[in-house]
Amino acid sequence: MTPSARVQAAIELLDAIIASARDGGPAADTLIARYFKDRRYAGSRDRRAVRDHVYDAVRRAGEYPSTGRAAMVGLARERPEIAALFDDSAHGPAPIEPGEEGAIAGDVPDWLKPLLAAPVEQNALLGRAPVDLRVNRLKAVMGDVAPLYPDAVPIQGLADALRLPEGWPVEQSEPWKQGLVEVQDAGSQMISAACQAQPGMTVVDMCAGAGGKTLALASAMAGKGTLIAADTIRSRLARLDPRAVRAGATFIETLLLDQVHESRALEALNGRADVVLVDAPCSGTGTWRRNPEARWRLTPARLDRLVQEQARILDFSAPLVASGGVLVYATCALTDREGRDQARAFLERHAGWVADSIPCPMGRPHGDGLLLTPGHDATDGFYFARLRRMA
Ligand SMILES: C[S@@+](CC[C@H](N)C(=O)[O-])C[C@H]1O[C@@H](n2cnc3c(N)ncnc32)[C@H](O)[C@@H]1O
Repeated sequence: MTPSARVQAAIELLDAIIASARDGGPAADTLIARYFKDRRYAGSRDRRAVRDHVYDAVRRAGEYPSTGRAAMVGLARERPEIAALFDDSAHGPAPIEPGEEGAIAGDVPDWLKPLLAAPVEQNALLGRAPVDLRVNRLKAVMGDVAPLYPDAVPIQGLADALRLPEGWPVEQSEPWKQGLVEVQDAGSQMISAACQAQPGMTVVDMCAGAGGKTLALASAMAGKGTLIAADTIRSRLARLDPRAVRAGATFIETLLLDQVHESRALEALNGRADVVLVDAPCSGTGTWRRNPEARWRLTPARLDRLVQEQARILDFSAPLVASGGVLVYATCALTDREGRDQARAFLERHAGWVADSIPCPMGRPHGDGLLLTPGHDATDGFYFARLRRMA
């Protein structure tokens, strides 16, 4: 592909990403993978260049751009070498017209800025994320694994964590294939650690998805006890199965919940769980380093729906917690409505519950819990609180 054709390909992909953000379709990464599957003529350098153009344009555009071309024109206004490729050559884009619309630059959409927790460094939400590893204690210890990744550095405060540079291809490495390590952001690892799951406990991961945190809980439990991974989406839970096999965590039980009627399937667990983790569906404002187009997906109406759903999930999860047990509420969101205010509202709705202290070497106290941010902690952004049912 010529350099101009790569810019045109980026424009086409951006159009698809913009439409997908509007319609709730697949993520940018999936769309890029599909695009190149149908275009075998594109070599690895073409793919890398197109992908870089796409992500540079997405990262730059805080507000939802009108078209893929507007997103690229906005980028080209700051990058003369890209502007020069709008040259009308075969397969290249038409020249930029004087006064042509270019997407507005910014990190955070204007409507969302005042809703982010005050300590959040908004200019650090779109940085590049490193690759964090978690040693799977079911199969290895740090002393075995660290020498296998000489490029990795430890992460302070997390005994099982290692950090590799952005883009390091862990999934091609033997230790990953053998299940000795998992890829997991340090913030996620911190939340799993804050659950303080121990061997022999009964632990429910209520919004388990594909089981990122479930596997960390399994490692902390040394494979002993009861660990239930629940979710309402079958395909997400199905992705946990092969991961659990690779990690040697086959004691995990999965539980598919019926949305709206979740309590029916959970009745037998009432009052039995030492720990319930609610890693709730959220705006994902803490994960823009990985999914920068997620900020185009969020609307005020969607945020309202998420806040309501988080409260509902907390309310049907609370009865599962045994007397003296804890409910850990977590979101990878940085709005106060989803974090600080949600935890406070739970404590106000539920008599007999208190906020527990969180033994965490990272983050900053915020309301009844802790805030982790890319700018302060070099992790994805999270809010989490430990809520204890008094004995
Ligand atoms: C933030 S993701 C969880 C990520 C996962 N815990 C991890 O560490 O990889 C939120 C999950 O909540 C699930 N979910 C949404 N509504 C739910 C409900 N009512 N009950 C249980 N899970 C729900 C979603 O399907 C999604 O997988």
